[in-house]
Amino acid sequence: MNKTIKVTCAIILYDNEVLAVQRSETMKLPLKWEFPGGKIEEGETEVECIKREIFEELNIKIEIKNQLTPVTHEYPDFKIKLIPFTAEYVSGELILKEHANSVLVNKKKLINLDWAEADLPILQEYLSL
Ligand SMILES: Nc1nc2c([nH]c(=O)n2[C@@H]2O[C@H](COP(=O)(O)OP(=O)(O)OP(=O)(O)O)[C@@H](O)[C@H]2O)c(=O)[nH]1
Repeated sequence: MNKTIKVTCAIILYDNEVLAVQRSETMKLPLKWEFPGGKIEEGETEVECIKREIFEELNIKIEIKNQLTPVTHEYPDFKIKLIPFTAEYVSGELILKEHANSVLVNKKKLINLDWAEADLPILQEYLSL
């Protein structure tokens, strides 16, 4: 049984819209949409992790607002614990370093994207807030 990978992700609000990013063709879960984030490194807190990942992947700074409920999900070949945060854009020009695409979407339209499966419960919770 593989170890569970701990991953943080951020629901980033910018001008009342939410930032979603699309995984590239060469990543795991190719072309699926997700909330940006990544794996927790040793000795790092969850909040440190999400801020670092957002800066590394997108070149922007964010302010963390709240933590939502973590989701454990088993994909066919790996298992993750996805730890979501709500956040607001603070500064920086958005530059996609790893992803294929990004969109700013009205909250009500988020559900129309083809999401990574582990994100669906997070999306559901966020939409109910
Ligand atoms: N960042 C992020 N990763 C997610 C989300 N949902 C989800 O299932 N994942 C999975 O969590 C794993 C770890 O995220 P990561 O973004 O650091 O992974 P990575 O680039 O190192 O992926 P790789 O294994 O293709 O190199 C990925 O395999 C990704 O598929 C999400 O909303 N955000």
